[in-house]
Amino acid sequence: MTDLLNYRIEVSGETGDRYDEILTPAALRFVALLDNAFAGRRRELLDARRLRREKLATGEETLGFLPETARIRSDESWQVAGAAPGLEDRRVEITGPPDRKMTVNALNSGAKVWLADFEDATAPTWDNVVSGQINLYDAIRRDIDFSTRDGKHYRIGDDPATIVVRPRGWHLVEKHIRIDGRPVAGALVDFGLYFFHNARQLLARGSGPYFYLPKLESHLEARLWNDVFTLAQRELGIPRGTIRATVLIETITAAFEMDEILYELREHAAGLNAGRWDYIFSVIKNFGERGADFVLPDRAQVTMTVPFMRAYTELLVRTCHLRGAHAIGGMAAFIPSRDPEVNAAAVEKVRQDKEREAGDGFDGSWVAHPGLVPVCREVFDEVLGGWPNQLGKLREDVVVTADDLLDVASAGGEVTEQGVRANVNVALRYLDAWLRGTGAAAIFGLMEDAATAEIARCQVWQWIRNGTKLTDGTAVTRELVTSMLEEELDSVRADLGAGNRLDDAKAIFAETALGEKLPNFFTTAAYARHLAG
Ligand SMILES: CC(=O)SCCNC(=O)CCNC(=O)[C@H](O)C(C)(C)COP(=O)(O)OP(=O)(O)OC[C@H]1O[C@@H](n2cnc3c(N)ncnc32)[C@H](O)[C@@H]1OP(=O)(O)O
Ligand SMILES: O=CC(=O)O
Ligand SMILES: [Mg+2]
Repeated sequence: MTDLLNYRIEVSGETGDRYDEILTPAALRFVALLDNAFAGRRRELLDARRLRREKLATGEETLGFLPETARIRSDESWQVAGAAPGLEDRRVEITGPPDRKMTVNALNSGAKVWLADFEDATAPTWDNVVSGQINLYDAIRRDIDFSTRDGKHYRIGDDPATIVVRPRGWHLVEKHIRIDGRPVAGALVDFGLYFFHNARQLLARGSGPYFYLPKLESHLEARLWNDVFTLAQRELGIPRGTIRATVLIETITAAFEMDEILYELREHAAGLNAGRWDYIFSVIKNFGERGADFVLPDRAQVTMTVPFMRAYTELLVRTCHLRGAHAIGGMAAFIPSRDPEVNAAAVEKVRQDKEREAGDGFDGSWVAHPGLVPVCREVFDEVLGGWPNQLGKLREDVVVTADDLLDVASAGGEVTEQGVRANVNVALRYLDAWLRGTGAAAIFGLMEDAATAEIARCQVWQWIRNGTKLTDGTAVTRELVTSMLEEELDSVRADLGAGNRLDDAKAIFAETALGEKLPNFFTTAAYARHLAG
């Protein structure tokens, strides 16, 4: 236990090689300072989330553009800080956890930006959290060369991607660091340690401290981040306005506050990203109890071209470009395969997704795998010509109403037995991987991560809740899904063999998909029980 100035800081996780280089007394004190300043507001905002969700669930409230911020939306004079060095051209961004090998591979992938992910793609084990920081520290200093046992050498090349770190969302805590007895916000651990150790080094190298902000639900949460940035910069003597943030618009509530989110962060904002998977999850979570009009079909049918998803992405481009912010596209989940035919189909699906985004005016987009960098780059090269972005494409033709954003029924489609089983099966496989410390996994040719797993379990819950009819007329009931769960478990168990965590995965699934109430996130309770025990 370290008693630093006024804070009682306890680090309880197991220690590992070089942890002491990251968890230095000064770095921990910096995290404590942030936590001390913002823990209360974080808790209030999480309470506000809960309250709003309850009101939306019962229909007591619905969503609309906020009357109290109308002036911010109609005032066309303000702009955000915009791109900083290394962020002018974001045509291809690769995402992935800051695992040591993937760090090097992502930086060398040819993508312009690497989103180093402590959120959807990382199971927040203590080791993943601290090792991720070590890997980033080394990568920034170009001190990360290593060889594997099979003789493969890893070394960062001459033109690495710009690093943009995605800290955990506000809902997660880090139980291995307690300040005055309280666990610290995971977001402040990931942000604070990275900023403390690397901000100056990044600036000296012509880059900067850049962040993706996940799972925001309102502009007040953006204000909180802005205040975190201001304090962090002041504390380390780094000029105000140095940080750049790209905010994920990945909740239905944030879609109604895009202008306001950019406004709150305008000194630090670089752009918005269309986080489609969490967005779908958020729609189900907030409107899952509101009857048939809000029931989504099989996950594979909720594509980006269904009207309510298209409305959200078009509004995002329009909002960004009016304010001088980059609009970054989302993740097509298809990943490369060793089977040439399957691979060609996957690449073609990704190409179509990126063509739609580029045509809509996005400035760049995400890929999940180095093998997909070329297709994304090709599509954006074609549209961008000699320009680094499409900020000049204002999309004034886009008119999106609240009804358009809420027209969930516009997805159409159907729910099939195969769709229910796929959700159960994929959720079990993903949860097993997550419990074993892997936050993103290739499952049946798709990238699965915390956001897609949330969709899988929430859809099942929503179909049970609504007694949704399958195509053969059978209603989805708890009993039906319980028997499917046993069958899918047997088949997954046969595939995974020994050492799996399927019993725990099954328990998490039952708790988060089959209960009366829909828990906000599977990650919160599962983290406390299994990763932080
Ligand atoms: C909803 C959202 O938030 S999307 C963003 C969050 N999700 C993600 O970031 C997912 C990122 N992608 C991944 O984690 C991985 O691509 C997976 C898990 C989907 C597939 O990984 P694998 O099964 O290892 O793929 P595969 O075997 O084809 O990998 C081939 C090589 O590419 C590397 N690679 C694969 N994906 C990535 C990546 N995203 N970043 C860096 N390197 C990668 C592998 O490390 C491997 O390297 P090697 O040849 O040196 O051994
Ligand atoms: O973070 C991205 C998403 O789609 O969720
Ligand atoms: Mg997400």
